[in-house]
Amino acid sequence: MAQPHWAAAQLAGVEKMTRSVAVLGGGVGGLAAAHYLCRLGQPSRVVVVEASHRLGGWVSSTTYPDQVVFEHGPRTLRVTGNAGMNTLALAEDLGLADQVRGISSSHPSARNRMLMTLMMQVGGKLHKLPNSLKALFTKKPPFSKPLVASAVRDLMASKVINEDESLFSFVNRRFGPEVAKYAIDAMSRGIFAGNARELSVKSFARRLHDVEQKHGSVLLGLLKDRKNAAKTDSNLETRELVKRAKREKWSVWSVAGGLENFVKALEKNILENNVDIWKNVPVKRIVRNGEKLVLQTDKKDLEVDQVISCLPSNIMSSVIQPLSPKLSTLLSSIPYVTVGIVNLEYPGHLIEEPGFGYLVPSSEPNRVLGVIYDTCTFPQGDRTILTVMMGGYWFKEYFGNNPSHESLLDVAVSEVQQSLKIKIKPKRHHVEILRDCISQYVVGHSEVVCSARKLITDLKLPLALVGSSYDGVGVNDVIMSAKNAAFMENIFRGNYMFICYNLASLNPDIVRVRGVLLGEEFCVCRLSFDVMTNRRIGCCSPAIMTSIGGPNCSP
Ligand SMILES: Cc1cc2nc3c(=O)[nH]c(=O)nc-3n(C[C@H](O)[C@H](O)[C@H](O)COP(=O)(O)OP(=O)(O)OC[C@H]3O[C@@H](n4cnc5c(N)ncnc54)[C@H](O)[C@@H]3O)c2cc1C
Ligand SMILES: C=CC1=C(C)c2cc3[nH]c(cc4nc(cc5[nH]c(cc1n2)c(C)c5CCC(=O)O)C(CCC(=O)O)=C4C)c(C)c3C=C
Repeated sequence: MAQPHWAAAQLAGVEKMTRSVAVLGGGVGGLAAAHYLCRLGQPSRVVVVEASHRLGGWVSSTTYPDQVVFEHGPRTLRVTGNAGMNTLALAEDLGLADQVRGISSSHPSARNRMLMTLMMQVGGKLHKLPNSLKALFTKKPPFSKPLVASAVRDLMASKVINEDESLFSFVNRRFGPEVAKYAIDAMSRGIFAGNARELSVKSFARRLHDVEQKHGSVLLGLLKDRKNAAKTDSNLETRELVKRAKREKWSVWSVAGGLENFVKALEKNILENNVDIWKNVPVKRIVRNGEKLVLQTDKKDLEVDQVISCLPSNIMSSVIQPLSPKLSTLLSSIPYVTVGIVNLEYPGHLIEEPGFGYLVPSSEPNRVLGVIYDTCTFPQGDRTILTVMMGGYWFKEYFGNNPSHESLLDVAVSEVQQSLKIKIKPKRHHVEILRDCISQYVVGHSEVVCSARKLITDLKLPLALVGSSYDGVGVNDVIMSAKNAAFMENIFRGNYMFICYNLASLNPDIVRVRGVLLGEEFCVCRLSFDVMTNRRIGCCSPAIMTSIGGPNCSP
């Protein structure tokens, strides 16, 4: 094997003593971190500390006595990519294979992701996003030209060298104003509930940014750079549920009875592995005691060797303040937005044009971000269930600080009256204001995250930052970041000598050999045996090191 260009070797003595790890936050990130800590090695003492009376964080479903389910947070998980396959493998490990419900790419929910535009010149009605090759060559409102014209524009547009820019400005430059105004603007609302003019292209679509910087054109760059696209992990591809998802061409999936059942299965699993779960215990502060960290709560203190924080960055910012005001300031710079959600139930099947739902571009005079047609994707008998989502980046501007639930319900009901012509009253509803529920990866986000992790390394804090504030807002990304942090904890436990290679100096094929760590798989990582030191050697790419806060932190 080629020599490492630089090496961060951590050769701790093989420690037999029980290490203690505190996982802060019992959202899906915290529960996944606890699961992988148990799964990837000899379990340390693991304590999950959760502020509220329940686990799951934003993953939250209500099941009524008649078995009707309302989802209040995430409802579907992506299948694609290593992170997507990893969550499917996790569901299988949790014994959920029979309860997983996949939606094939030919299902109307996967094909029809509509854009809502109320502009009179385009008819004030719902428009389907192009979902076939033919549609790309056809002029369809709200676009004034066939979308293929935007592809041609990308091939012609000159490259602009920059570190980062907004999603809107990137797409406007490369694909034209209509793709930015309708498609990208709406998509940003359907993932971040955010403003495409402020979100970072580098954090959201890093590969698109990178191929432009390298090749000048995005589409040409993607074509030329195919071999550098993230390789799928062949270990994950052999998992039964992943194979089923591929065979049946799933695009998204959920769990019977609601996504909260995924969280319940995780909770059961970690309890079986003797993880302590403290509920109703908000962590107030973290202080240092020698090499250890002490969590201070109103009830009791907890001294541990390692902390994996799965708290939202704005909360972690105040928890870490006494230990590092600088880290606290960095974390406080990541903004959050609030979303109002209203679940509505109607008798009968009322959706004329089935689909996943629709998104409203910010150029429309509408306080609603979009509407999800829940029962088109997962039917629940003879009823229609819709979720209307509103506010987000614009919450305060549209609703003030503290709108009443009745006012949000009124907005939701009149929205579906107008857009879907549903004139009857809902039979049942649920209104919630999800305060600061989604972090905004604004321009410069990756630098902030990198600086925060570099500071942790410089201060030699036994602390990892995990969760939706840092490396991706989707559930899959959160689970992957939890897995990476658990992997690192295993390394710190002294089981491995760890070497991080500079990708540039190695044949990528060597680096991309998948590794096996105690039967677990990591895509850009390998393990081998060092005969000199009689130890297993783990190595991984700087990308993994960056995502888990290693020393070679280059965004
Ligand atoms: C409306 C909405 C729709 C979404 N839709 C999708 C979707 O369709 N697909 C998808 O993949 N993702 C979706 N997401 C994103 C997904 O829900 C999140 O990425 C994920 O749930 C975040 O998990 P987490 O564990 O990082 O954070 P959280 O869920 O925020 O968990 C953090 C936990 O920390 C606890 N906590 C807070 N303060 C303290 C403290 N001081 N001490 C101890 N504990 C504390 C909280 O109570 C919480 O349980 C959606 C999000 C929202 C809001
Ligand atoms: C079509 C209507 C949609 C509305 C309204 C909507 C609201 C909404 N979504 C989030 C956060 C996320 N959504 C995610 C995935 C996702 N959302 C929609 C549609 C709507 N979302 C679709 C079709 C999908 C699946 C996309 C796919 O990959 O196939 C995700 C996960 C993204 C990921 O990386 O996997 C998040 C996060 C919020 C906060 C929100 C509120 C307005």
